[in-house]
Amino acid sequence: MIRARALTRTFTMKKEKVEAVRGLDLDVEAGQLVAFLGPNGAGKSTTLRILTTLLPPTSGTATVAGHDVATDPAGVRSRIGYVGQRNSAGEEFRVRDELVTQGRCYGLPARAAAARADELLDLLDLAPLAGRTPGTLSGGQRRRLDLALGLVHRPDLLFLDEPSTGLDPKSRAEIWQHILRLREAYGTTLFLTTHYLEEADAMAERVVIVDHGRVIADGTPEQLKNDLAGDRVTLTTGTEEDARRAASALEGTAEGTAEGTAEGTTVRIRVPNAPAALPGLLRALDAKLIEVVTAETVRPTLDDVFLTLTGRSLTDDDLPA
Ligand SMILES: Nc1ncnc2c1ncn2[C@@H]1O[C@H](COP(=O)(O)OP(=O)(O)OP(=O)(O)O)[C@@H](O)[C@H]1O
Repeated sequence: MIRARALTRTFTMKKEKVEAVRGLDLDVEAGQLVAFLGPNGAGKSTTLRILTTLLPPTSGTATVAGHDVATDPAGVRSRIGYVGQRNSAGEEFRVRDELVTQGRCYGLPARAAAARADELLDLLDLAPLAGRTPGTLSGGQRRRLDLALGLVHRPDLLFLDEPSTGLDPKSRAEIWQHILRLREAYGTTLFLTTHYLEEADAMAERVVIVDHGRVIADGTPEQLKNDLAGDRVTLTTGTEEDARRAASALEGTAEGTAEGTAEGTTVRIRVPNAPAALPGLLRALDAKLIEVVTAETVRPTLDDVFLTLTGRSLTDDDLPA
């Protein structure tokens, strides 16, 4: 559904070159739900803008829904939907009329446009709001209207730029329910950016992480966490001396790794499978007469994955408002 090769986009600002996207390769199969993650300035929006034909690449190629973004942008646009960060609805028309007008813009006959509007109002739980104007809707309701507007022409692929940003937790959960529901109803391929790592972890079946304009990790959230971050065991000991001894005793052992660190009376160790490793770790420390007071196993997050790959935290960046 998406195939990009060596995609590059350079901006020149006051004679200074910014390489926003540098040789990005990407393949997305039909029906996938892909979260595109990365810190501020990593090149996510630029990539999205190239794939949705809003911006030409400096070099490289991309085919989206079978059409080349450079030579057949109209073909791409006929097969995709794009829900950006800004509201797409105007203020004058009522919700249902907005949807019907959008359908007419895509060339649907009047009756088909009305039927499609009603179908989307039902799917996105907007039917009770059909007679309201967009300005009177809440943030979450408005975001659902944006989704509906992006779906009017039955796109095979929907691009969503930060679909849940700026919403309260309840509306964020609701918008995700609707995203999953529309996927179930239409089998739409979904490619979205988000700053909420827990959402990507829980909802996306595939996560693509970009940094400095390149893909640095690509896989299911579980694969990335298992392969690139590993579990963590956190132990506390009775004394700081014991913590230091524990960290060095576990370093390089079968259960622990060289990353064992002691801070105060806390010892942190990375291991591939923490619940299975814990009994062995405790036995090893017991044999050295090191008293462990508490023991906790922690599954890694996608932020741990990014930290392992880059030494930086994705959450160091300010979340957008
Ligand atoms: N029109 C432009 N002119 C000049 N530089 C640009 C332009 N658009 C983007 N950039 C630069 O390209 C780089 C990548 O920007 P981009 O918006 O793609 O990142 P992003 O990953 O979407 O970031 P964010 O998470 O903050 O939205 C940044 O350094 C940005 O300043």
